[in-house]
Amino acid sequence: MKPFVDIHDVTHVYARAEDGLPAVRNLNLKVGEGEFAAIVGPSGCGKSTLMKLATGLQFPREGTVIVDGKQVGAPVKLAGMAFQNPTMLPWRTTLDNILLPLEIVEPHRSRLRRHKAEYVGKAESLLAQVGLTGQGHKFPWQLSGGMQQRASLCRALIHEPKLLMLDEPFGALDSFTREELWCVMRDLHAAQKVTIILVTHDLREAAFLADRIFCMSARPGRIVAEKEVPFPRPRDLEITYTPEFSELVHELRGHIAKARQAA
Ligand SMILES: Nc1ncnc2c1ncn2[C@@H]1O[C@H](COP(=O)(O)OP(=O)(O)OP(=O)(O)O)[C@@H](O)[C@H]1O
Repeated sequence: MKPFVDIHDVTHVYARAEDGLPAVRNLNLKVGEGEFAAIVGPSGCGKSTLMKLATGLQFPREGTVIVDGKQVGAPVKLAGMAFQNPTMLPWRTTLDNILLPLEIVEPHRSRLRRHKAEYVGKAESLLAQVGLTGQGHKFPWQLSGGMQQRASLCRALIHEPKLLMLDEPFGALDSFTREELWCVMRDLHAAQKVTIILVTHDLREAAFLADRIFCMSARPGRIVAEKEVPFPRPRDLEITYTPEFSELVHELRGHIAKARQAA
């Protein structure tokens, strides 16, 4: 497998860490091109730090971070991101929020004005893929939390990123909406062939969505277990009720419990 994201022996200490303790230490992880990876671990273990390192928002004190064959030395332009809080700008329509990254990321920035119709078409096609056909003219505050999160996935994908980083994107949603969004995410991954790294506290979410799951230790975070998910795709929510699925979730839970005890 050719790694698309290769985090090699990384130790990172925040400049402002009061105790001087690293957030992550000897962190090693490889995610293949087009793979869907999930990162799970106890609270504060460095999952968000890992995301920041992979996207060039932080640089490691030791070790290397390679994305798409290049060492990360600046914010990674080929990445899209979505977080727990969709943070849409309330004065822009949903469609204009989705188009926002194009005003920043080249080559789209220079093309946007002349090719606006093409980009609007793309945004509308993404809205359709996440079940929001015809909702683009609404303001974010006219949408439910689940709809806003769907729109934020469109915004993360509008510039056709090769890497999509998802930090607890479904954490604030009720369990039915969350499961609906899992299916949206599953279908987007299948359609866009993008490499995805999902940080989550939800072990069922990781087991349903990912090809590969990494369990992190308590701070300073490192990978204590790596699990390939054996379920064939396309996956249906029904698999989450099978004994094999429960067994996998139980095994992951064991790794996290051990990591918490070690803290
Ligand atoms: N900017 C910062 N300056 C100093 N310390 C930080 C900074 N950001 C994070 N930390 C510390 O680094 C450690 C790892 O934080 P991080 O946010 O990566 O963990 P996490 O696993 O994402 O947490 P959670 O599961 O609670 O969201 C924590 O102890 C945190 O307090």
